[in-house]
Amino acid sequence: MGYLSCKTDSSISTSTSDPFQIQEFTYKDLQLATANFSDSKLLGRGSHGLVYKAVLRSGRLVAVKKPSSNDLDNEIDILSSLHSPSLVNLLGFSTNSHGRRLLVVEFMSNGTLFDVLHTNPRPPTWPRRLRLALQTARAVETLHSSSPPVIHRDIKSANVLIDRNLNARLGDFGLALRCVDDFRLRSTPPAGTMGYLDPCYVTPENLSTKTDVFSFGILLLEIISGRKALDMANSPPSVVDWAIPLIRKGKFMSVYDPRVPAPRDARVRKMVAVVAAKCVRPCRERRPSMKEVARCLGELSKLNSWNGLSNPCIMGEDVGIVGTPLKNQQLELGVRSNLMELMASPKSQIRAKTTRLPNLRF
Ligand SMILES: Nc1ncnc2c1ncn2[C@@H]1O[C@H](COP(=O)(O)OP(=O)(O)OP(=O)(O)O)[C@@H](O)[C@H]1O
Repeated sequence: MGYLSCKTDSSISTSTSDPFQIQEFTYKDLQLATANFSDSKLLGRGSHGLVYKAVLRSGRLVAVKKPSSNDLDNEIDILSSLHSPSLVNLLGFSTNSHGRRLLVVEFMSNGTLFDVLHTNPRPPTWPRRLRLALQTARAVETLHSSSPPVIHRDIKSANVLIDRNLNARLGDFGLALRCVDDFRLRSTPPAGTMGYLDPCYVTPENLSTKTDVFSFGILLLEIISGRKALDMANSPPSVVDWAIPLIRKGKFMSVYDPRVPAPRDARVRKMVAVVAAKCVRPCRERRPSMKEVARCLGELSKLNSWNGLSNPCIMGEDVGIVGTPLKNQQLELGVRSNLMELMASPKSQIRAKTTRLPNLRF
């Protein structure tokens, strides 16, 4: 993994064993890159501080996170051990005169999944939603399958950013924790965002990868329905309280966003809703792992695209039936067998692992 030793004055780590490299910038570099943190370069503000668009001397566009009160050391520490095309990756850091770190991460040019779902005047089509859901599921799976596993703790549509190729990338690792049996894990109080928070997560010991699975389930319901996780204008305000009774009654069509055509294949409609419902199960041991969720969404995505050959909601026009029955049958069997596994999944391991990894060396 890419734990990096500190390099100074904009030099780049040259260790050949590192699959990715993190750069240390001078504060002046970042002042220059952001026109002295000018308002015109402001991309947004989060609970930790401000995010600026910046152009490095190399001409590369990046985003710079400047903290207000919280420090970003945890985010740097976690991100320096991860690198994946499904994440908003860390490129470097800097330290200001007060000793506070600034973060330099990949620039995402197409906003957030929250914008795509809730503010875009043209709501995304169903195939696009399924693709974004699958990419996000794979991103969370990447965290959970890293060694030691990383728990994001703040999975939500505002933390899924859309890159220039319109792919979803998981960002904002400010609350993330590594699953190592250490003081930080045992003493960090529960945190997250209202509407996405796992009700089982009430003390530090209750944290598990299934905490993220719950939040992902909420996100999946948000993607399916186009409703916000929590919206006081709705009754009930919480997407889970509204959707789960409908799914339980088998009223799958009612949970799909009425602004766009739902998947025409009733099996896809049902299975995606069922996957979301399983993720938000009150009993966390009965929730699927992110690996199972990603595999199911991947197979549903294949099934959806096969059906898409004859599906006007995907092609935008009726092109007739093209897919061969055999291929559809095989895919359906694949999906069914995985869903059976999902339903019958044994009690998954939910306790934090005790493996230790070296800390980031500055
Ligand atoms: N890598 C990035 N590329 C482009 N824009 C970004 C990037 N990271 C963040 N932003 C923008 O900055 C805004 C603030 O991001 P940030 O991660 O600080 O907070 P948040 O996730 O919106 O809120 P909170 O920190 O409260 O969870 C985002 O909503 C997004 O518009």
